[in-house]
Amino acid sequence: MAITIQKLIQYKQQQRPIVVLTAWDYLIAQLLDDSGVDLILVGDSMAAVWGYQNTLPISLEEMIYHAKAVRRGVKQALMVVDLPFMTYQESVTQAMRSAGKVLKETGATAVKLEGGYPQMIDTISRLVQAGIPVMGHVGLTPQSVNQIGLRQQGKTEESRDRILQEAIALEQAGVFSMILEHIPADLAFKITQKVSVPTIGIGAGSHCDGQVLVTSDLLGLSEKQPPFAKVYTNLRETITQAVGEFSKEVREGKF
Ligand SMILES: Nc1nc2c(c(=O)[nH]1)N[C@@H](CNc1ccc(C(=O)N[C@@H](CCC(=O)O)C(=O)O)cc1)CN2
Ligand SMILES: CC(C)(CO)C(=O)C(=O)O
Ligand SMILES: [Mg+2]
Repeated sequence: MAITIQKLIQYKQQQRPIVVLTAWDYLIAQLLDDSGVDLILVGDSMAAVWGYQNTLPISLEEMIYHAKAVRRGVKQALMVVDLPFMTYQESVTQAMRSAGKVLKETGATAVKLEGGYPQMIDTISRLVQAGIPVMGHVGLTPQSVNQIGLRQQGKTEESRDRILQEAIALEQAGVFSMILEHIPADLAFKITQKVSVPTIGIGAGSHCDGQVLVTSDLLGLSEKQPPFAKVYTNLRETITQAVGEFSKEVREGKF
């Protein structure tokens, strides 16, 4: 049975950890789905496969293009798509148009938006009222890289309190789940206890309701990855070796 938002919330109640990974194409999506991953995120971290240095340049059209390929590989998991930078921050109307376009054109179940400041809370609340499931994202929000860099957030008492309040506001706005990125483990734990919707951590300790990694990091395919990413295998090495062997055989006339 395919995973629903209701089921995901039940997982939190049952304290069953939620497995989340990113996918950017059909091949990976289908492998992740077959492996029983609960939620597949078409993240704007896909910027890396376009050779962009951060997530800011990715467009809504590029996200949709990849999300359509991912959709064909997803049969069981819940599929969520990141709204890219400047396709939802301007106004409720802009967010509504972008989210609507993503859901209509890709068949994804939900969208993810970064930020928990008052205007974003209002936007998310309006999307939810319109029937669009929203995943929140607080702590380190990579689309604000030019303002806050990529450092851990929630280091000062003031910042800790702000992130906690944002998480509570997100729950009240109606998100079905939220990402907690690059914050201290004890803060992530506090938020996880406080909100009734599942928290999915990345660089936020092991006490969240679920964990997410960028799949190319886990596979050792990324050019570079954040310090909190665990690399489970080294695909860069495997690929380089395989390509080297093929090249050698071709050049020696053995292939
Ligand atoms: N592939 C990959 N791309 C990503 C993410 C990921 O998960 N993996 N996640 C998002 C970016 N998040 C981060 C978070 C932290 C860092 C990082 O490297 N932080 C250093 C500081 C770096 C700095 O200050 O310049 C630290 O020590 O905290 C990089 C990307 C989007 N893109
Ligand atoms: C996985 C996560 C949360 C990392 O920022 C994400 O949003 C992405 O991959 O784009
Ligand atoms: Mg993202």
